[in-house]
Amino acid sequence: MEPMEEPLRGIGNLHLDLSDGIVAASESGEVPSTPSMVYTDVNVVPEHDNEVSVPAISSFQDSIFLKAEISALRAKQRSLDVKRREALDKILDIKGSIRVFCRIRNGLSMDNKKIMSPISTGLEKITVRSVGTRKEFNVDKVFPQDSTQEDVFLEVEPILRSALDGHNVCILAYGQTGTGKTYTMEGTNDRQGIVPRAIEELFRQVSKDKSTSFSLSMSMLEVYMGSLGDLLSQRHPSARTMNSIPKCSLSILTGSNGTVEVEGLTDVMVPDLKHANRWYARGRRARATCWTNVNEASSRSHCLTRITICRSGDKVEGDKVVSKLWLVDLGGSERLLKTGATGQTLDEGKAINLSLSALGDVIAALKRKRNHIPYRNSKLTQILSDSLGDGSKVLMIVHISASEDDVAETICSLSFAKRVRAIEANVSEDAKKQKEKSIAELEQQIHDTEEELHKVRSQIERVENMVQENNKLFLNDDQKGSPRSPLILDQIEIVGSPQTTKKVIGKTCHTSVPHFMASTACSRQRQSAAGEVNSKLRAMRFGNKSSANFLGSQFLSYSGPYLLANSRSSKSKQVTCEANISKCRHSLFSCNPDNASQNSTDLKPPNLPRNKKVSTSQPNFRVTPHQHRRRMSDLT
Ligand SMILES: Nc1ncnc2c1ncn2[C@@H]1O[C@H](COP(=O)(O)OP(=O)(O)OP(=O)(O)O)[C@@H](O)[C@H]1O
Repeated sequence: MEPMEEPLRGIGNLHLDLSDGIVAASESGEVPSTPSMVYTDVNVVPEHDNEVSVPAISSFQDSIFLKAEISALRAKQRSLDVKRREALDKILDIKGSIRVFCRIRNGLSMDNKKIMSPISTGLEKITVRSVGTRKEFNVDKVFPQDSTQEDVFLEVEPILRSALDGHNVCILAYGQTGTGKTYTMEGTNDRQGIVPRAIEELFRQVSKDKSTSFSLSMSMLEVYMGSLGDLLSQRHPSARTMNSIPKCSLSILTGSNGTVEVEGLTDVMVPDLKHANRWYARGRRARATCWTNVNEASSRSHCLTRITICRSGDKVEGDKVVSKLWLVDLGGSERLLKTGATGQTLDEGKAINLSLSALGDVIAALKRKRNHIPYRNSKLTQILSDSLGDGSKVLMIVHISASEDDVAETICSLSFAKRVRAIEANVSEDAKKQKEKSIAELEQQIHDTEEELHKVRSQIERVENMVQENNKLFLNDDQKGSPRSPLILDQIEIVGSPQTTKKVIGKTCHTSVPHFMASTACSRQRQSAAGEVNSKLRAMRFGNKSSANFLGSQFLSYSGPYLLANSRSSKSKQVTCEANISKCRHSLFSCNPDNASQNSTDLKPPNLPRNKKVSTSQPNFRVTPHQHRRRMSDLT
């Protein structure tokens, strides 16, 4: 017998079993309360219910399309990023992986008198006149006396991007005591140096790139008289006197693949710029300084700031990449006689000079591609060994004084620079021009790619906002505050290209229902009967948009894209579907304010056993979904 042809005597307490996506009703023999729940046949979805949910479906579809759009934009972003990285790598390769800049301290002597300078500069050339001789030195870039901190940082910036791209990077400030190494690296409060600017820039870049997740950590250490001190350790004496030199408690470990780690070195996670700045300020305070005749706040040690960048690519890129950015303020090279150093200060000066000489040997050996690189000659070179060699980018900023008094030290420092960049020194003019041309082209390519990247990022942001808006709309379309809409939307994951997704969407949202739900001749007859019943009951409905209708009938097709996109086996489909339905079953009662207000006498809280049979005066309503399906097949 057809269930819907019998006059409906009434549906009382509504009990649902959604375990198979079928909404049924029960009765207590009293007032009909939820007529929209009476569909015993999943094929019977009266027209008005479809109409009711059209805005919801549209919002839903929009969301899927928008997510597909985001997916495509992210793919584009990744390919642009790869293009940018490749161009940057090429530039750095052409320029050389070890580069030397020279910064000249402004023309003030220690007693602040203007002096005649023995130095004249070109863009990449420095000429030093001394006792009737004239010496020329080539570097990659000269920063004359009037250069600002910004000028210096602009040239340093590209190498930071290399660190974010996964290369180990080392930026070292070298030079005679008092020539401005600490000024260049740390700067002052109003003229920040490379380190604080680099930290800021890293966080800026990281926040721009939403398709990749970065985590940054920071360490600071000093190499003092051949010993290592942890500047971020709680135990480090921040106000140290000459007699309280910290004992070396750190040792250097080298892994089989050449990676270096300092055992026991404090490494703090820095989730944001504020944390990073706080830790950096703390490390700075701890750095050893004492008085010398030359510089009132002379650094008696090498200060190394390490930012470890952990880049985990998105689903496409896969593995994590860890890179290190070393920002090193080297101790001042000095002629010990001139500084008048004695005792402890003399020893400190000797230690600094020895390690600087070891650093020069290492870089020179790397430049000449020697088989043996003498990393082990000093603690400084041991620590930096995995960030100076193959695949790393090294930038040394040699600081010199413009003062006549310092000319001997200036020549020493520039000779060091010459040794470090020796191989690059004898390049023909033609080759130089060709290099410059290639660099200019690549820089233009990077510029264009970055502009495009910027556009893509803002497009992604816009579409993401639209998705959010759409989610809200979707919620409002159905029932404000219902938790199930976001539940359903969140399950949609665009796995393939937009084309693939459209296919999936087409299959599930527009045209098809699951095969077992396809209508038959009998079910179409029953549908018209159900339509009649429903129109009779419409008056008694407790809202225009029945969540039960939506959930019981349309939910299955809504879960379709998710199932199709993510589940390969029918078993997993079933599990997902059941899980969703059980959530919906809960939301159906607990979150439908209309239900609660209009049917408070009839509707009971949904403490239902999962397969509880529904009961109505209609024998046909007393079926579990399982029985119901069997009956359907009997009829067709
Ligand atoms: N380009 C510059 N413009 C203005 N002031 C500078 C500049 N370079 C250095 N100074 C100032 O000169 C003084 C010495 O500089 P700084 O301490 O940076 O030298 P240093 O090379 O680090 O010396 P040391 O090796 O002894 O630590 C500081 O007061 C610093 O502010």
